Amino acid sequence: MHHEENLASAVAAVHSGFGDEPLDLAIILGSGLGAAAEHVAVTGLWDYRDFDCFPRGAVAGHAGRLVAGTLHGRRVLLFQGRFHLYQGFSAWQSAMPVRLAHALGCRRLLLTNAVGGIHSDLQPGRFMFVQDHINLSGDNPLRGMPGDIFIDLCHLYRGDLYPDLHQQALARGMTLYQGVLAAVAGPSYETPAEVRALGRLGADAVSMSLVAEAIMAGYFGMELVGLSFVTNRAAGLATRTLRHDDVLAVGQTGVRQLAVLLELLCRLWWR
Ligand SMILES: O=P(O)(O)O[C@H]1O[C@H](CO)[C@@H](O)[C@H]1O
Ligand SMILES: Nc1nc2[nH]cnc2c(=O)[nH]1
Repeated sequence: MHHEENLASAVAAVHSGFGDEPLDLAIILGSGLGAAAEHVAVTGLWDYRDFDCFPRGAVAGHAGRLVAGTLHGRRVLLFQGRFHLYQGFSAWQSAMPVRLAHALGCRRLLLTNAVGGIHSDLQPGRFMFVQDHINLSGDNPLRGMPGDIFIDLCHLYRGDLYPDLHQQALARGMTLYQGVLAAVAGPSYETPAEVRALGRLGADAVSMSLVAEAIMAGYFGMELVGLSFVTNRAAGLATRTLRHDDVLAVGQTGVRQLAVLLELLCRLWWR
């Protein structure tokens, strides 16, 4: 059904602005984290509306732009903004940026997002390296895809990069936690009872994104790292009312740490 999309014109647009040598890394930037693109020596810039194959619609805090350039010697694509199920999109639609990155020959993907912390170590302002996920979104991006869709997800994330990344981040004054990310469809935040239940299921943090893109990356055999930035304690764990504006404001405070993690990751991944 929906696999008849036309990626060709988006691929041609990126090739004409950025050249057609293979890409090293694609990065999807979560809520409030878009400014991490400022660390890139920019060669090309496109509005998502320039790509016919992209879903239409934006969320506050997501610029809806694709930035191409070099970062620590690597050819990178940065997606400033993603597509969420709560915007009315399917998981397959929300994984569009991953299909474009793959069509451009990119073999490595870094996914970032804003999350609510459930584990007591995951206080606002901290990053979690995604070890594994629990997909409670009710959808899977491979529904209706061609080819081998019965993929094994046991080694979806490059967990082997964690020990060194953690050590090197510590040396730069940053503690990087490792944990399990749960994803729900949203857009309402959780109830306190849901957060208690998620904690018992083994979730350390909760989000409304990332897992569809991760599964699509697994389908293509791409190497994947997930970094979740804790913008708030999950519902019922703090007295503050949850607001997207606060998620964005706290998210922006993660940009500096993300820039450090990006630098370390670029070195570790290609050593
Ligand atoms: O996943 P990102 O886009 O980083 O943002 C997270 O923050 C928003 C809720 O405030 C939701 O979109 C949730 O998924
Ligand atoms: N589901 C969910 N997503 C978030 N994104 C940022 N904070 C949260 C949260 O508390 N819950």
